[in-house]
Amino acid sequence: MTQPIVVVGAALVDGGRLLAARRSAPVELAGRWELPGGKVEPGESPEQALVRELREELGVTAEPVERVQGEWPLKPGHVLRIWVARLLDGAPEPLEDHDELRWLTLEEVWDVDWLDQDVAAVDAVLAVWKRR
Ligand SMILES: Nc1nc2c([nH]c(=O)n2[C@H]2C[C@H](O)[C@@H](COP(=O)(O)OP(=O)(O)OP(=O)(O)O)O2)c(=O)[nH]1
Repeated sequence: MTQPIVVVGAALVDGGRLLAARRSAPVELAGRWELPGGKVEPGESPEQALVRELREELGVTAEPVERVQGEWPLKPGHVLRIWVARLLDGAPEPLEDHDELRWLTLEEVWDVDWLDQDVAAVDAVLAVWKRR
């Protein structure tokens, strides 16, 4: 069986808030919210992919802190893995793939329309976030 393509997502937490990003494309995902990130490229570790994606998509320097245990199915052949990440430098801007960003407090986490496949993943992020 072929290995699934791993998509890494960042639970970027800063000042007690979690960053959510609204997708601008493709059309079937546009307008829905996700954790910023993207596909791991050949020869890259998931952590390296996460750092690269956050630089490309948001223009920030960040570091992975802790993996959120679990793996969530996306479209066929793709799975989502998540790391809690910490902002080291810069202020996130929606440079690529997104048209809006929101920093959500714990109470606000469900105020945005997460992608269906992200709901269980965000639940797992919340469990880690509350414990940290
Ligand atoms: N980054 C990210 N992608 C997600 C999430 N949930 C979800 O279904 N996806 C999907 C959307 C895309 O089909 C795929 C990730 O691809 P992408 O387009 O963000 O990644 P990429 O920048 O590496 O892609 P590419 O344009 O280079 O092909 O996973 C999520 O929480 N974060």
